[in-house]
Amino acid sequence: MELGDTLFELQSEAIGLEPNHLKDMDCTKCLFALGHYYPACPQPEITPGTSKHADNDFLTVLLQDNIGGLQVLHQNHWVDVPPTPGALVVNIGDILQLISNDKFKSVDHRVLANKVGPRVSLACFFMTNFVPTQRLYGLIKELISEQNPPKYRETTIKEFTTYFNNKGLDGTSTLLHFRL
Ligand SMILES: O=C(O)CCC(=O)C(=O)O
Ligand SMILES: [Fe+2]
Repeated sequence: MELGDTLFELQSEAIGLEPNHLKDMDCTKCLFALGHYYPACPQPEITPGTSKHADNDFLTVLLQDNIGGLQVLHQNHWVDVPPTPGALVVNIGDILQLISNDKFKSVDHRVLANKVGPRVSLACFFMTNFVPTQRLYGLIKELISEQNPPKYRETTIKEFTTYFNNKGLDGTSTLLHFRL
C-alpha cells in the first residue's frame, strides 16, 4: 500500500497533476492480491500458462519467483521479463489508460508454461472492484482540452469489471469496448 502511494504520486506528477490527484480518485483505496501457482508442465509448447491480457485495474505490482516465463508484448513481439532478485514488476492497467486518455498505456502480458518446476507469483492489483461505488471513471477533467478530447466513455468499475470477466482472457482488449 505504501509503495502504491508513492507510485500514484509519481504517476500523477508525470501527467502534470497534483501529487495526490490519483489517490483522491481512489486509486489506492483497495488492493487485492492473487497468488498464482503454475505446476511444472511436461508439454509447455502446447500449454498456455496465463494467456495474453492487460490487467483490469489501475496498476499492478507483481512479485515473481526465480523460474521466469512472464512476457510483455512490446512492438508486436513477446519480450521476456526475467526474474530479478529483490525487484517488483509494475504494470499499468486498463483503467489508468482510460482515465489518462492513453498517456499511460496498459501492457499486454502472458505467462509461459515451463518444464523446470512449479512457478509462484503474487500479483497485487490496485483496484476498487471489491468496494461498491457508483463513481464514474472517464478522462481526468484537468486533462480535457480541445486537443485532448476523451477517447473512452465514462464507466463504473463495476461495469468495466463485469465486461472484463464475461469476456475472459480471449486476447482482445477490454478498452476497445469503451472507446468512443
Ligand atoms: O504470474 C504472473 O507473473 C502474472 C500473473 C498475471 O498476469 C495476473 O495475475 O494478472
Ligand atoms: Fe496480468
